[in-house]
Amino acid sequence: MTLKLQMIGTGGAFAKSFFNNNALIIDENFTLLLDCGVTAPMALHRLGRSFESVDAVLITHIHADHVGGLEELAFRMKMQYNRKIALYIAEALVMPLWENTLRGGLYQEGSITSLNDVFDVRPLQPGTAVDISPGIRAELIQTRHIPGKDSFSIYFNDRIFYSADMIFDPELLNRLVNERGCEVILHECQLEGHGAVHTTLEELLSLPEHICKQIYLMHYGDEMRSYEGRTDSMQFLEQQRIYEL
Ligand SMILES: O=c1ccn([C@@H]2O[C@@H]3COP(=O)(O)O[C@H]3[C@H]2O)c(=O)[nH]1
Ligand SMILES: [Zn+2]
Ligand SMILES: [Zn+2]
Repeated sequence: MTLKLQMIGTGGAFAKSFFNNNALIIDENFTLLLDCGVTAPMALHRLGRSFESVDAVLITHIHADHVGGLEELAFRMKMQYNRKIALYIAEALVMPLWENTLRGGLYQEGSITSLNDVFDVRPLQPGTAVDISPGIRAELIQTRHIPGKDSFSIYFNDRIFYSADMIFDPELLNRLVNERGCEVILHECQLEGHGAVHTTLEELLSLPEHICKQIYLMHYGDEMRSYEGRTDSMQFLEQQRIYEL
């Protein structure tokens, strides 16, 4: 099954030339929003879209560039569009997302007292794939990002790996490609500095050539243009462009 992907943004958390690294996965009659950061409402607007065209949202982890737009999404769905869309999220993140991120803004006595009042919450277990739509199947893979903060990458349709923010994990990438038939890797990438909580370009360049060929780079900083031509066979994902993967 091919996957139609449109990044609404490809920037790292503090990038100013690119929107937050959030994506649309577009099936025939279904649109999945993959992460919903602070810039997601504006990024969708730039595409001539709004949250009204979104049918479900999937969250990788709780950082503002991945969840900061959820309050607007929730309010618009409840107050403006009268819809409750599916929220796919690791079971371990359901409680923290409500208690630590959304409750402060969304809580309304009698009407919004839990995540279930604004979303159709679908808790996911890592390692168990679910069908989100006829053409979108997703399996969470827990990956390391920041100590004590759970974070989940996604394996789509048993062939496409979409990294959450993560530190370099060459064993996982080798295993996915060599044992699970992974054909495409969409990977976050820190171009400059040490990769304390992210994966550096240098680390990705150390992978075997047959794996590098599968990699598209995303979640990069404003310095991206000066790195064009310096990524060997890896390509930068471009925000707003539609990819058939
Ligand atoms: O130990 C830490 C924790 C955080 N940070 C920064 O905060 C950002 C949060 O969003 P992000 O995960 O996309 O990127 C992170 C980094 O830019 C960091 O550099 N070191
Ligand atoms: Zn991020
Ligand atoms: Zn993060």
